[in-house]
Amino acid sequence: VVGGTDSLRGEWPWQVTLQVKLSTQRHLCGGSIISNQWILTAAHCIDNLENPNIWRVYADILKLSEINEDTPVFKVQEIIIHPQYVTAETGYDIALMKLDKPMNFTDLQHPICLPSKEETNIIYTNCWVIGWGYTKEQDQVQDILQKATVPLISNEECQTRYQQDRITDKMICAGDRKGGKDACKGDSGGPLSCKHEEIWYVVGITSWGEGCARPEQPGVYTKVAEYADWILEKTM
Ligand SMILES: COC(=O)c1cc(NC(=O)c2cccc(O)c2C)c2cc(C(=N)N)ccc2c1
Repeated sequence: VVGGTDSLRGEWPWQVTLQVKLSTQRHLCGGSIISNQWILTAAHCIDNLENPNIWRVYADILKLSEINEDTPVFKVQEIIIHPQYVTAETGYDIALMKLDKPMNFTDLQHPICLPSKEETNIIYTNCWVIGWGYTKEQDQVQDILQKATVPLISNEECQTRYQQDRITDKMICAGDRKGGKDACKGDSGGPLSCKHEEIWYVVGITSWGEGCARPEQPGVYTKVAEYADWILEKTM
């Protein structure tokens, strides 16, 4: 996250770190707890890493450095990538990970609500991008979970900022015109979390953007409400 600040422990109890264990283990992407056995993330996080056995999921983490061999970890039983996904920029950048065992919910690890597709006309005015990703374009994964508020912008305005790409109705954009606050590499798959009438919703999934936090180059997110049916079909 560019232009963010340190999160507090327990502030984002639905946020997970998705890590890959090959010769070493490292954070690759964020994700959101949406039920006791399912994590929502971005399909581009899984590019060339489709084997569920290499993935490790950690919840209730504030600092990545707190993870060690004794930290409770979930393995992944199944990965479902949207069948129409090709690249982040062309959309359908959404995937589901089924945990090997159901998670016990606590104050520090529990799900975020899915927006319903009927609610695509809600105006969200309190949205946050969260993650351990880069804080500038040439950077590295951060230790402490970062947070930043970002304003949602219209798809019409977003399309004017991205002449080379098609901003579809299944995408949602966020960022200040002057730049400065945005998601970045390593935040991918994490939630664009919006609080509406005292309830938090995963309105977007961090997907792509030209660089990070550049003026007039907003962040582009998968619009979760447009996939409510698909998510329910795959997870129920
Ligand atoms: C795997 O995820 C990404 O590659 C990747 C690359 C990006 N954009 C880049 O152009 C970029 C950023 C940092 C380093 C870098 O090499 C690039 C190409 C991303 C930009 C945003 C955003 N601005 N909301 C969010 C996620 C990104 C994930």
